[in-house]
Amino acid sequence: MRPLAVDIDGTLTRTHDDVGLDPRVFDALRAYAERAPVVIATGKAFPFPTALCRYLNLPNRVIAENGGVTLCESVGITHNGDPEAATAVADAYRAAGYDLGWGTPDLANYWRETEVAVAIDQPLEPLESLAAEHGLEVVDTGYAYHVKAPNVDKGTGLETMAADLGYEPSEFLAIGDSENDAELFDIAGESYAVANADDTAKAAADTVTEAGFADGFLEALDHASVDGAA
Ligand SMILES: O=C(O)COP(=O)(O)O
Ligand SMILES: [Mg+2]
Repeated sequence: MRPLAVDIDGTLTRTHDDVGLDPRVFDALRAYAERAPVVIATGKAFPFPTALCRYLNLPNRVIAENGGVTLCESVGITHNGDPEAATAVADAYRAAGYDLGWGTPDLANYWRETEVAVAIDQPLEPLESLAAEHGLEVVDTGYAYHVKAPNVDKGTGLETMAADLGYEPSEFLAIGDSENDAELFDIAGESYAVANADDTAKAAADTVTEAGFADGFLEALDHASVDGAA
């Protein structure tokens, strides 16, 4: 049975507009974790996946902020990326008359430590130019634009997590939906994009499921338990 690295938004959730978790994923993740390690790998800030682990009663094995923050047993918390540059981009974006787009309070960024998230209804082009000026890139997850360091991603996060858990990244099963999952798919041994995934994620994945969202996640688990390592 392969250890699992799983995305949250678009993968464990119900629909694009209903970002609540599908209740079936709770039992599925708990059952999986009894047989192999489960890593939550997300673009969300650190408290979101950590709380998910807490309420699933799973060990804290977390890749947050697209690899910007990881939490595992022996290494503890790591921070990767260029938070100063990300803050400078956010300041310059605001100074140019734009807004991060989350309203008040901005809970998308309140706990964010290494990158900045901008709502996807905000203008992308000025954000991309400012990010490039500061040596950063913008990743579109379908839920937010993430301004992040180009050399930090869920794949580098998985390297940290795998080493901690005593696995190779290539032993992992990865399931996700967006371009922020592409590097994770590249480094994992077996990867599934759910049917609602964007083109980048679909191209990077070994397999695209028939079903979307949580149905696709459950389909991937079924498929992997047949085809994956015993
Ligand atoms: O919320 C986002 O932008 C992305 O989150 P995800 O990586 O869990 O899909
Ligand atoms: Mg996602």
